[in-house]
Amino acid sequence: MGNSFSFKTPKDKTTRKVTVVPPPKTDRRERNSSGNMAFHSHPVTQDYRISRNILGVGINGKVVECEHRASGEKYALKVLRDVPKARREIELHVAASGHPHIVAVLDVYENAYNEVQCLLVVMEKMEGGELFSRIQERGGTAFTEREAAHIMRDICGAVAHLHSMNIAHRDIKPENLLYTEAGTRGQIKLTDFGFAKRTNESEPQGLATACFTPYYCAPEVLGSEKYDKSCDLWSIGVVMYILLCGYPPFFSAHGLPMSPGMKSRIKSGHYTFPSPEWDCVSQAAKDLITKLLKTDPAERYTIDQVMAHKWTQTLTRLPDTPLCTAFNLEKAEWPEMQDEMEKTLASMRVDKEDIHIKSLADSKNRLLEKRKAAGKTDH
Ligand SMILES: Nc1ncnc2c1ncn2[C@@H]1O[C@H](COP(=O)(O)OP(=O)(O)OP(=O)(O)O)[C@@H](O)[C@H]1O
Repeated sequence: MGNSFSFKTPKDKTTRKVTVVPPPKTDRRERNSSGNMAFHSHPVTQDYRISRNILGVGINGKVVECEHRASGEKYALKVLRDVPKARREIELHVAASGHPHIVAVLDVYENAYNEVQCLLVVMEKMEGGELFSRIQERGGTAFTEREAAHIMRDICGAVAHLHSMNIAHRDIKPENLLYTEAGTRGQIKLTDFGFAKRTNESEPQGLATACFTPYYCAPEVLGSEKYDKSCDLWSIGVVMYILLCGYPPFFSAHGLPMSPGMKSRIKSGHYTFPSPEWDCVSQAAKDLITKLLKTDPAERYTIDQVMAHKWTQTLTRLPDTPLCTAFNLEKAEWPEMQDEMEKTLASMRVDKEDIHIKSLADSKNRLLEKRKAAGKTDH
């Protein structure tokens, strides 16, 4: 069973036909009888030489370079504390791994360091950096709408794969879109399943999980209403918007991320296609963005509708007139914005396991205080 598609191994440029389940050929892990991942319990250092080269640092830990002892090939190693959230991240990343536009997981180890139980995830090493840094680094070479459409088709391909497996990523943002190779070659791939969630698992009734990154979150999340896959479609709309002009749709005029005004603009879905940067962009692109940035998730396009949309379908016929993206990205204070976004993210993130229901005795709610004082309790 499972979908068949072509993929390239990180180092091997030959395209092979593989099946999602059982796992792709890049995957060195063994599977147990039920097809689930089997983690190695022997030390990771037995198979990999760990380098001091830090590839990136995220809120959940660092990602370092490592070298496979047997083949000499370089990989990325993500170290996570062994907690249920990390297990969920790895389980969903492994399930999605094998798609050509999702960073491949090759091995998972459960090792203890200084008596702290850790999970170590060996992934293909993405050498080409983040999506927008790459566009920024192009120098004088023009970035065109046709190129933007190719990038979006790849990102949407990854999301279509996830959604077909009933997995919502919930953290699609430029920092999680990495290129395999530096320079102009290489493939874009989606990574970081830290907030991914199975959409077909039931949650306690009425519990909306607020878990998002500002700028890329759906308005209903800000209103802490329930959300699912449509959250990823909203993110896709924002990434597409930035790709075509070089700044986010709900841009704070003062460069301050998540100002109160911006929050309300996100909630009300208020954005425009300002002149001059949008003048040369096709009507089809604007139409698709409009369908993706709908405030009501019920009205928002699904990933299948995106794949069938005229803009996604007519890649080669789209205008190759230069866009203002690279120029505007140059001006944007990305590191500062990302930094601010991370802080906001940490303060706003609420997940199922973070919600603790207080007992009446511990409650500081004024209405309940009054009831307690009056000696009233509900039984
Ligand atoms: N496979 C990889 N190859 C190269 N670099 C990587 C790879 N995976 C992650 N990185 C780098 O490490 C950084 C952190 O990784 P990741 O986003 O997975 O961690 P996180 O703790 O979940 O982060 P976040 O704070 O974005 O939620 C990334 O932004 C990227 O720069």
